[in-house]
Amino acid sequence: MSAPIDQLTQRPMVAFEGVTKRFGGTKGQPAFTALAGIDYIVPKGAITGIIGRSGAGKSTLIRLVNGLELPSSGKVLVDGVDVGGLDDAALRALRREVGMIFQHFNLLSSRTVRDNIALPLEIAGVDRQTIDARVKPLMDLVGLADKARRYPAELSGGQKQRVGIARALATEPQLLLSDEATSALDPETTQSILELLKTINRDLGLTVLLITHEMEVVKTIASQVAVIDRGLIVEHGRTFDVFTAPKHETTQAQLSASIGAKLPEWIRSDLKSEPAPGDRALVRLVFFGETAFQPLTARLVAELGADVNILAGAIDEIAGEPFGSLVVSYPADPVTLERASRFYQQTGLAKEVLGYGV
Ligand SMILES: Nc1ncnc2c1ncn2[C@@H]1O[C@H](COP(=O)(O)OP(=O)(O)OP(=O)(O)O)[C@@H](O)[C@H]1O
Repeated sequence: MSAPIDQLTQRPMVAFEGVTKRFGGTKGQPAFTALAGIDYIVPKGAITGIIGRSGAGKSTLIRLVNGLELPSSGKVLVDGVDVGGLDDAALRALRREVGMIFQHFNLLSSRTVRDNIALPLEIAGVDRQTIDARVKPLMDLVGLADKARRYPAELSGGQKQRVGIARALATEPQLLLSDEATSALDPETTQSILELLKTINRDLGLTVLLITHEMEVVKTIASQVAVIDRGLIVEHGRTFDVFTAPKHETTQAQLSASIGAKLPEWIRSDLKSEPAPGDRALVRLVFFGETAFQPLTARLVAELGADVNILAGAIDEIAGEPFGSLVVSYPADPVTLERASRFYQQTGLAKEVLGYGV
């Protein structure tokens, strides 16, 4: 899939150009294709989320950005620089421009908070005075000014991740990579870390690229999203657009459980992908922008001339934009389905067929 026009007109922070990554293939073992041809642009200044199931290739993709992995073919450009073409010194310089935070924080247990944050600067050979001047505001930024002399074992998970974030920012990078950074945290702590990432993105103008299997994370902070499935990007765009009208079945499967109106499990588990005689269609309708202000549900009922049941509804928010979501059911006979399809076309109402059942 090639990048859409709107992405190409934005300044790219990272550009994946025909990137494949194969593992193995030695000693008679077949090679495993983890990335099967990625063309994707991560825009500068935005928070971009990459979502996908376990094993889809998320970690491999993000590790290509700071040269922890190299592509088997294709190119990864960071701010226009081809990562694959760098020598060791240039790679070290790139890694100062690209900070990274991890699910399990990766702090050094023998170093204090202050010294963990200072580490990348020590490695870069920065003098002690400059280090002190850099570390102090970072501890303030992440809310750990009073924990400078504490050790990681004395911190909560959220505080450890705050140290991880400050350490990643120490070299004043342009890009922050986040590898499941909130996956080990409880929901409340997750929210506070996401708030911090939002602040950093807004106030420092830092581009953030995060990978996660948590839809909530992307929904809360990412303005752009790409969905990866079996090594390919199968859908991408503005998070609001992708999440309110997911087109690919992987996106739909991942989202329907977590976004907008949720269906009770007993309904969900009985849904079929094709209607049988007497079945009803279960459809999620999404209201936003113009459609939010029109009495479309009443018109749908009138248009179908059939009984329409409302099964679930919710008001939700994606990357700060509100939308409403309603799950309805109606008979899945050909005449009603045809009328419904015409109605959706005429009104532009976003819908997702969840399945069929009784
Ligand atoms: N060094 C490696 N050698 C062989 N296979 C690998 C290697 N790294 C990753 N893979 C394989 O590539 C595929 C993609 O892995 P990757 O870690 O990128 O997925 P992921 O989407 O991040 O999954 P998860 O969410 O479970 O971390 C997996 O099938 C994995 O087993």
